[in-house]
Amino acid sequence: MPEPDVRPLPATFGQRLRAAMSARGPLCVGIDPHPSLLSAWGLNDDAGGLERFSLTVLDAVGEQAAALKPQVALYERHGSAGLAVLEKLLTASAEAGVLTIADAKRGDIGSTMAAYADAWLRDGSPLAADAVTLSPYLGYGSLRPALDLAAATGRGVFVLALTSNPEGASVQHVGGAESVARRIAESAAADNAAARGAGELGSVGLVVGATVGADVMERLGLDLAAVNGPLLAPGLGAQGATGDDIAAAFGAAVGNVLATSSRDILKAGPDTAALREATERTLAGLSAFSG
Ligand SMILES: O=C(O)c1cc(=O)[nH]c(=O)n1[C@@H]1O[C@H](COP(=O)(O)O)[C@@H](O)[C@H]1O
Repeated sequence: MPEPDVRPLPATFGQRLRAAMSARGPLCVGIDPHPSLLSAWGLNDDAGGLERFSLTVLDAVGEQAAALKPQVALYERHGSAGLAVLEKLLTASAEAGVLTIADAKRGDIGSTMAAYADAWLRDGSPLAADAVTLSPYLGYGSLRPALDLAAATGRGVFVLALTSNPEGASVQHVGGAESVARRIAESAAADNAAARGAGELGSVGLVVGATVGADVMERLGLDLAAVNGPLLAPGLGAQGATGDDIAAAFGAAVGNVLATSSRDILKAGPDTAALREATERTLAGLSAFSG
C-alpha cells in the first residue's frame, strides 16, 4: 500500500506565500471597496454592499491570486459593521485556503504596537490575517512586537519601504545612498537571515511600489535581493505601472515580487467571469518576470 501523503502544511508565511506564488503566479488582488466601485457594481454604500462586494471578489478570483489584500480603511469607514464584514472575509478566505494581507499600515510605540499585533496576527483574533502591512515611521524597531508575534504564529508583515505615491520620496529617499528606505531594507534583511540560511523566503516583506522605477532603485542602491523577503509591489494598472516596469526596476529581486492591483481588476465586476478575465489579463501582463 502506498504511504499516505502526510506532508505538513508550510509553517511560515514566507513558505506559504512562495508556494502560492509558484502555483498561481505573482499577483495579489487588492479588495478596495471604494464608494464609487460599490455604486458601479449596483451595490449600496453600506455593510450589505461591502459584504456582497468582498465575498464576490473572493469567490471570483480567490483561486487565481496568490493572495488577497483587503484595504482596511474602506471597511473602517463603515464602523463596526464594516469591521464585521472584514472579519467575515478573512475567515472565509482562510477556510478557502486563500492567503490574506490586511492592508492596515499600522505603526506605533511598543506597548500599543503589541495591541495592533494582537489584532492582526494572533491565532484566534477575529481580525487575524496571514500578514499585515506596517508603517515604520516610528522606527523599524518599534515594530518588534508585530515582527515577533508574526514569527511565533507563522504569519508575515510587509513594512513600507519605497511606497508607490510621489509624496513618499520626501521621507523615504532622505539620506541618498544611506537613505531611510535602505535602512528599512537592511533591517528586514537582518530579520530574514535565518530563512535565508534555510534557503527559504523570509516572512518579513517590504512594500516597494511598482511605480518607483529603475532610476530611483539605482540611485538609492537598495539591495532588494538581500532582503530575502516578499516584495509587495502596488501601483499596477490604476497608478500607471506595468509588469515591464517591475521587471526593469527590481533586478535580481524580481523573483520575490508580489505585484498587487486593486481598482484595475475590481472595475471589471460584479460579473465573476469578467473579474476572472481581468485577473488573467493582469497576470499575463506580469510575464516579463513571472516566466
Ligand atoms: O501597502 C499598500 O498596499 C500600498 C502601498 C503603497 O505604496 N501604495 C499603495 O497604493 N498601496 C495600496 O495598494 C492599493 C492600490 O490600489 P490601486 O491603485 O487601486 O491598485 C491601495 O489599497 C493602496 O492603499
